[in-house]
Amino acid sequence: MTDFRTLDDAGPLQGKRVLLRVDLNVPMEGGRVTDATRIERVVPTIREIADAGGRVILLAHFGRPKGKPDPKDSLKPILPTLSEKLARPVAFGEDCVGEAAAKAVAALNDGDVLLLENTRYHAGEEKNDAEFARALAENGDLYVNEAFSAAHRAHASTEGLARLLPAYAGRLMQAELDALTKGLESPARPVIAIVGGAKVSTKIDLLENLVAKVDMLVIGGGMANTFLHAQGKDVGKSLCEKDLAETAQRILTAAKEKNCTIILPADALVAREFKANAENETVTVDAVPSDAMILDVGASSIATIDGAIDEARTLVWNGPLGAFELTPFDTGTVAVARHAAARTKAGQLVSVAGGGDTVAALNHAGVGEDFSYVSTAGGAFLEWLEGKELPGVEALRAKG
Ligand SMILES: Nc1ncnc2c1ncn2[C@@H]1O[C@H](COP(=O)(O)OP(=O)(O)OP(=O)(O)O)[C@@H](O)[C@H]1O
Ligand SMILES: O=C(O)[C@H](O)COP(=O)(O)O
Repeated sequence: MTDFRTLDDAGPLQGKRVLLRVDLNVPMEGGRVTDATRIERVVPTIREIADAGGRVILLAHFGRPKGKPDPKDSLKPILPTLSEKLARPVAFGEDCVGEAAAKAVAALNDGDVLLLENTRYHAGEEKNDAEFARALAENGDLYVNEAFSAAHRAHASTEGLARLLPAYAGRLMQAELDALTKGLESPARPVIAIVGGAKVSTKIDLLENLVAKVDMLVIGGGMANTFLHAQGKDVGKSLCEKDLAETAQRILTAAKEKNCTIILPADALVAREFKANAENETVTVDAVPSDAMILDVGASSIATIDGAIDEARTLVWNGPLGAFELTPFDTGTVAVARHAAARTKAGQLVSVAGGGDTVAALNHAGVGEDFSYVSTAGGAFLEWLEGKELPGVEALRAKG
């Protein structure tokens, strides 16, 4: 990544206020972090800056609070895990701009670490508003972007800021881009992609480009329901974006044109409640009861996906195949993850997976260490795979 300024180019950091954009959008349950991978992956950079005498000011988003404060999306509950993983105290600022932020920053000594509240509490963040970016910039002498997993968003803290301050790529940003380029620039074929998860509206469009890049595309999780609906199936009360049926049709047509085999679930585990151990049954996707929701792929679908993985030499995966946080709706994701891990360990497959919940799911399946590469990024990883320029990365080029 020679066209980037990195931390190596930042000069002495002693006494400098370093705005470090990280991705702390981690899986949480009951106010506790359930998978700390994204935190662990930025710890070395935070330590490096702090140990060099820099004052580390962490900027991050959490959830999608729609431009105003929402307590359920506060970053405060992440503080104990962040501090524990860093093995040093972390201060907290109740806002990322304005008086609260300025006060918290002014209280820092060299080597201290501060986390500012959710950048998405302000509408200017997602609009990449210049005034909001300037307000963020007021608290820093330089900017380091470590949030590869949010680099597909042209937001004030991921893009605008890089244009206002001397800007550098963090160690994780560098490592992610290097690893993905090395592993997937010219992948061994056939290539299979698995796309699941719940972020249907923000990810469905990118499938149109993806079908031109991969030989097989498994669509699972919440994403599959929109496609099943587009095929005229009743998905009952499942997570489904019915207004995206036309987009789904377009993707199915594009796949045919590009010779990409689409694999949709043929059967599903359905339940009437979204909770662990809810009463459930396996049905074919033609027979989903109208009062039930699809929460996982069924056994026959698992066998089909495993068979497709056996034919592939490269796997890319973002998005769990079911609501893996709730037993037994983790069955499909766990089975397929273990199968892919075994093929990888046997040297038959290069496997690259990414995404906040996807990484948590692999760890839950006990195979987080067995994939060829695990990225912190989900949507950003898929967009990188599509060949798109990522605004957060582009803004760093030749800056400094
Ligand atoms: N059938 C389903 N119904 C409802 N939720 C589902 C279903 N399948 C998967 N999910 C949910 O999808 C969520 C993960 O989706 P998401 O797209 O956020 O993946 P990710 O790996 O976190 O990617 P990113 O990093 O881009 O956010 C999980 O919380 C899981 O419970
Ligand atoms: O979890 C992610 O993929 C990133 O944090 C980006 O989140 P977003 O999809 O809400 O922009």
